[in-house]
Amino acid sequence: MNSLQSVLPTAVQQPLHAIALEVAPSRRTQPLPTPAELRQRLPLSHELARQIRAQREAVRAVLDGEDARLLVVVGPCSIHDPESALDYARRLAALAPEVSDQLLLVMRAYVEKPRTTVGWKGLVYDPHLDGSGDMAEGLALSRRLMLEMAELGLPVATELLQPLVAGYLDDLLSWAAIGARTSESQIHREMVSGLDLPVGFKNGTDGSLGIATDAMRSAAHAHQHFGIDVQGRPALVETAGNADTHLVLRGGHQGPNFDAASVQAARAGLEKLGIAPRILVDCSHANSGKDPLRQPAVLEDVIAQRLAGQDALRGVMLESHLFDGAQSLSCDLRYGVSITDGCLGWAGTEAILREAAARLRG
Ligand SMILES: O=C[C@H](O)[C@H](O)COP(=O)(O)O
Ligand SMILES: C=C(OP(=O)(O)O)C(=O)O
Repeated sequence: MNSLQSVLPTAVQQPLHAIALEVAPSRRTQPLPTPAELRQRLPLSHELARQIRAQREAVRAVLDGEDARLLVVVGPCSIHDPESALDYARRLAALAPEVSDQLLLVMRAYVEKPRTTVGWKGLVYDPHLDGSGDMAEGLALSRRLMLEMAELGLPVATELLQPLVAGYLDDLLSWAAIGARTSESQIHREMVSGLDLPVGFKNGTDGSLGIATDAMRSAAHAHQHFGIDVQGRPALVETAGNADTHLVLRGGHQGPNFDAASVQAARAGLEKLGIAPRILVDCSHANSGKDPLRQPAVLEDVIAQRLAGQDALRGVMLESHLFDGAQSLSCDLRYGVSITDGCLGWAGTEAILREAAARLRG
């Protein structure tokens, strides 16, 4: 049996010359577990499901302004080593109660990475970091890790990049992002319209807010789209629309957009479109000029704007790992250092979060 026959349902397992199936010579397929199989193997308990429902409500309340705290999505640019990610999560879980009167901390658990051209695409795609592309293991490892983070009491956030992957993980999430490279994609907007969790759309890499506001309007609508069901079968998916989307300012090719004038302009743009002004500032990426050590200054500015009355600012995102900086992917990796974008180390992160909470209290 050849590789194509092995993935076909029995009904179409006829000799290949008898059916009109064209297989591109540049494409091979291998079966993966279905979302239902993985969810059964790594189930979400009733208790954790209840916790995640409550955490989604808590995130919604902050985004809606019913809860005056600041949402903080914080964690590694990407997770490449489950051990250091859990080490980080334990530290974050220990800090959370200390600042919870002012900050709602959410663990950034990014397991898929959008690349400008090519590069390592994340734990889901290549968990062994060697190009072997063991995606079955990547899905299982990512789900296990998110379950463990949830068990620590942390709300979990990720970027949803490949819509097929969402079905394996979305029950574990309290917040998700659609990245700068995919906010304009109809397929991602359709996916978000069927997610029962708050989702931030980032502005484009060129700095344009229009694609994110269009995305919010599209995702708020009901859609019918192509997808798969939990059994992995092709399916017509009908979605109800997601009212819990918001704008994430991440800067663009022209520079940052976290300053007071840019935030006010973004707010006015949302209001003009009749969209509730809910804004998150990504302190990293083009807002920090990709220098992770500039994130504290961005956070400080956002806190100052909040204190000056800019109440459209509902949250921030920080790229942070155990240690400052980044390293290239090699066989001799330093523990707790990002292998994608540079991160602020834990010591600095903990200090600025405590300081932000103190300033907001004051
Ligand atoms: O956050 C991560 C990166 O900015 C994003 O994945 C793009 O990375 P790249 O430009 O290095 O491919
Ligand atoms: C890729 C990311 O961000 P952006 O889409 O803003 O580049 C990210 O947050 O990891």
